[in-house]
Amino acid sequence: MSDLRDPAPYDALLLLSFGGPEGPDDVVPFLANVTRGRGIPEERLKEVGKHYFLFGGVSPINAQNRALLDALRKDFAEHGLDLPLYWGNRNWAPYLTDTLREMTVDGHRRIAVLATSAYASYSGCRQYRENLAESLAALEAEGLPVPRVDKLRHYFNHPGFVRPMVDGVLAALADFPADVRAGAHLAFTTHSIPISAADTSGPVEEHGDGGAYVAEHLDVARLIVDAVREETGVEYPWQLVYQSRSGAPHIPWLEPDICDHLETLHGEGVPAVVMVPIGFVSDHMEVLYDLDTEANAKAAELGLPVRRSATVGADPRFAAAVRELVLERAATEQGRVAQRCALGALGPGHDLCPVGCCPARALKPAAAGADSPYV
Ligand SMILES: CC1=C(CCC(=O)O)c2cc3nc(cc4[nH]c(cc5[nH]c(cc1n2)c(C)c5CCC(=O)O)c(CCC(=O)O)c4C)C(CCC(=O)O)=C3C
Ligand SMILES: [Fe+2]
Repeated sequence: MSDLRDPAPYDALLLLSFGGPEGPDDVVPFLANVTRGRGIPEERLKEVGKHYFLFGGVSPINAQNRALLDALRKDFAEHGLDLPLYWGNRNWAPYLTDTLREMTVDGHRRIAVLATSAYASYSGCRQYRENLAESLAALEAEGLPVPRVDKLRHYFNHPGFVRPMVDGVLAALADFPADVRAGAHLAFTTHSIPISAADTSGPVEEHGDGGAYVAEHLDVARLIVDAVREETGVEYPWQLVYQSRSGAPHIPWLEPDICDHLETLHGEGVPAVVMVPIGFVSDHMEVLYDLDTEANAKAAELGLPVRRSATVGADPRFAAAVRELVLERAATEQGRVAQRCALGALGPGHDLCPVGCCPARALKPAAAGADSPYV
């Protein structure tokens, strides 16, 4: 009988993130890495570069990941979970391939992977799996042993992800004067993606228009609205809206945009809005620029009071959720029945992405799924 804190078969945990620039000289090479072969218009890149330069060329994402690593180390130590932690990024140093090489050289062969993306979709899931496969292929080409990597399931509906956001919304609401607060709306925001990518982000028969991507965000929004009602006795009106659109204008992406939504609400006489960035695990540049800078300026122009609620970041409840996800998956791999914690209507998601899940335009090998070339 194995210990409930036994992470076997896993011998390490990899925090896999997007990566971001750490200074002005990093910005253009970072954007070149992100957009390699992705057909993002030149004007959009110049525009996005400006967002980074406004903050000294520093993305907030790396500091957020360092803080999360600290929170994870603390939580694991407190709970007697002995599992080495590593960090690698898809688009900036520390690069995923370098980290996986280091892990392999350190003797790790069975690696659990936590991606800093909570929802389904090509951009939020398969693209991470493709990058894992690319890095494993690089190790193989170097003659190194190829470790097995298992991506932990999506955690958008895990209480350790949802509850910190509920507290954030309560704090943002409390920041309005009572008379203004009474009529406030909640605007849940996430990254816009092409509608075609949303529709194929999970089995369409299961989720309808917008696919798993939209269904999962709606589930989280409802959970937060319900929890806020339980706490305050008020059911605040709400809507799921989008931000950070890129790509060619003739290709349809998910709408409405947060700024257009603020204008609509203002036109309807809504006195205040809390922007709730449920699509982002921590304070990414999309949160600092697209919400705190751009949407705030829009609201100021309209004379509409707005607040932005906190992202989950390094909240200790999220760190605990990560521990639970590792131990849950370890138990499953050990052949035991695992408790798979999830709130809302959708329930816990799959451990292994099914064949053809959240497809890319061009077929590339992707690790950690039923169609992985590496087992
Ligand atoms: C769903 C989603 C997430 C959430 C899930 C997750 O977190 O993974 C996310 C996260 C992020 N996206 C980020 C940055 C960028 N994303 C871009 C482009 C794109 N993102 C897309 C989607 C997503 N993106 C899509 C459909 C595109 C267009 C084409 C493509 O490439 O598929 C571009 C190119 C320029 C532009 O178009 O804006 C940049 C610079 C950063 C780092 C921010 C920082 O520095 O803090 C983070 C965390
Ligand atoms: Fe993105």
